[in-house]
Amino acid sequence: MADVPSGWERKVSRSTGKEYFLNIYTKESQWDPPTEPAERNSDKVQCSHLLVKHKGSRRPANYKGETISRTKDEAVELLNEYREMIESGQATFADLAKEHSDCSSAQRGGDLGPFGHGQMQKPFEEASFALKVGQMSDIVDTDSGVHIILRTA
Ligand SMILES: O=C(N[C@H](Cc1nc2ccccc2[nH]1)C(=O)O)c1cc2ccccc2s1
Repeated sequence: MADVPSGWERKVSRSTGKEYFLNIYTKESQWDPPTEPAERNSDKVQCSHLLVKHKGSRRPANYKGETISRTKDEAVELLNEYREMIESGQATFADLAKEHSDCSSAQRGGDLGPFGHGQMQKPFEEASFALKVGQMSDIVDTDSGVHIILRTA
């Protein structure tokens, strides 16, 4: 993060040497870099994703009501296979998301619609905003399971 939004100062903790952020007005401090307030930061991205849940997922069931019992390693292995099928042109992202995603967005080819900061789980948001339009992510880990993300807008 190059700079911090106005009203914040970047500091270094004397005890831990870790960087932290101090709000000049409230004197509140936080470890996480402050993001611009949503109203001033209207950045939005549109992404599709393919989610493979596993038994450690926050809700180990998919929108079809099937209980998920696969391990996380099995889920990662499946996702790597899907990634290869997409990269080789053997299948489209939307077709594989429709057929295999454990998220209810599967019914829309994985499309989540446009979203801004603070709407999705942090690892998913960070990966999505780091993608260029048309780019597919590496495997992204959230409490819901493991995902591959395609930025569409
Ligand atoms: O949270 C959702 N679905 C969860 C799984 C899930 N967890 C996610 C975490 C980050 C991004 C998308 C995610 N989808 C579920 O079905 O258990 C969403 C479904 C849909 C459908 C259409 C548009 C947005 C969303 S967000």
